[in-house]
Amino acid sequence: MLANALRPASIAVAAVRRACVLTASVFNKLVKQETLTKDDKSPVTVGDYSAQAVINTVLGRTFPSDPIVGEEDATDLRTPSGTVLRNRIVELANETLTAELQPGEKEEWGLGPNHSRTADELLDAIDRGNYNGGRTGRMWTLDPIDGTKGFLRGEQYAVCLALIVDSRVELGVMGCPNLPVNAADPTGARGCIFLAVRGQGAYQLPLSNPLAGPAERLAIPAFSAETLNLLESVEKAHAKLSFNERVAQLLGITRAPTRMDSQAKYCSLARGDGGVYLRMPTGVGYKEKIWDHAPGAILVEEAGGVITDSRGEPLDFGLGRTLGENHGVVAAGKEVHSKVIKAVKRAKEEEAKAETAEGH
Ligand SMILES: Nc1ncnc2c1ncn2[C@@H]1O[C@H](COP(=O)(O)O)[C@@H](OP(=O)(O)O)[C@H]1O
Ligand SMILES: [Mg+2]
Ligand SMILES: [Mg+2]
Ligand SMILES: [Mg+2]
Repeated sequence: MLANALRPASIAVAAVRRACVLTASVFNKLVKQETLTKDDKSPVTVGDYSAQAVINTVLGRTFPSDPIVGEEDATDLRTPSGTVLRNRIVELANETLTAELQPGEKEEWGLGPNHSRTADELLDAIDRGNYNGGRTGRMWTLDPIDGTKGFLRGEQYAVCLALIVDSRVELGVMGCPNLPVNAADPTGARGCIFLAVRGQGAYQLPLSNPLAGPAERLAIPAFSAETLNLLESVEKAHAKLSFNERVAQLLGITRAPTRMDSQAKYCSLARGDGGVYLRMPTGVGYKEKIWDHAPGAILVEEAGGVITDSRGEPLDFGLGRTLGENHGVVAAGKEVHSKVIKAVKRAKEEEAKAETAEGH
């Protein structure tokens, strides 16, 4: 199996799998005091913090000189009011790190019954994610729970990790505990890991046993106007869904969009559950974060697709923690992608015309 052959891939898959076990178990026990509201008003839970602690601990052990651009930081956990949350995170992270080794995992990765950490070590691990990113060098980017709102609703979320070298994503791993293994059987088994390695393909692995189980290679299938549909955010504040509706009309799409939280949308695109990922800025000045797109971007590319901003320009992962000025994101199979870019251009022109007519 590919993940086994490549050390960074196998370590990333193992770390993401453990974090998925943690978040899935937290969901069932989550109480109200275990969620904080960040300065930007978005939620963060014990799940987000402990998943970041687990993955950064593994990366710190296996790649000690690699910096990490992680979504969360431990500032709030170091204050007296953070004590209850902190203790819970330490307990959860240690439970996860010290669980028995699975086939393919190695003790030298800092996993297994002998590898309990102190509270300080775990808070420091969370803060290893404070790197600012940039144009050159090797770095990881981590979103310990992408789609925290979906996670809190019991819907889709993803544990997302990518390795970036000189601004290019080289490896992406996404764990989706609530995603059906087969979209055609939505009430069937759930839980998948997606892996993409630059030049080596995109794969779906079983969440229960990703390093030793079967790997299914993914390729975006061809779509017609009748079979095409959009994959879009659930949260209206994250993307301009009215714009999507017009683009769908221009493309002659008749199927309803699939709304789903998190980068599970990129996973769904890579295996052909939906044909277009479309995310347009809402106009509030929000900048997209690299951890929200890096793993998804390489998965789409390795499944044969194209990902750009809404003008058709490549996404730039070398600007720091964000993708810079927000021109949205468009991802799809090659042929569909160029059609979507044209439709987006036309919808933008219509919008500009309507605004001029309104005297804006
Ligand atoms: N105004 C905004 N525009 C675009 N994305 C936003 C946003 N506010 C928050 N987000 C991001 O949207 C992500 C979820 O994506 P989606 O809408 O595809 O489910 C969030 O990830 P987290 O849940 O990790 O914070 C958050 O980073
Ligand atoms: Mg968040
Ligand atoms: Mg996110
Ligand atoms: Mg997140």
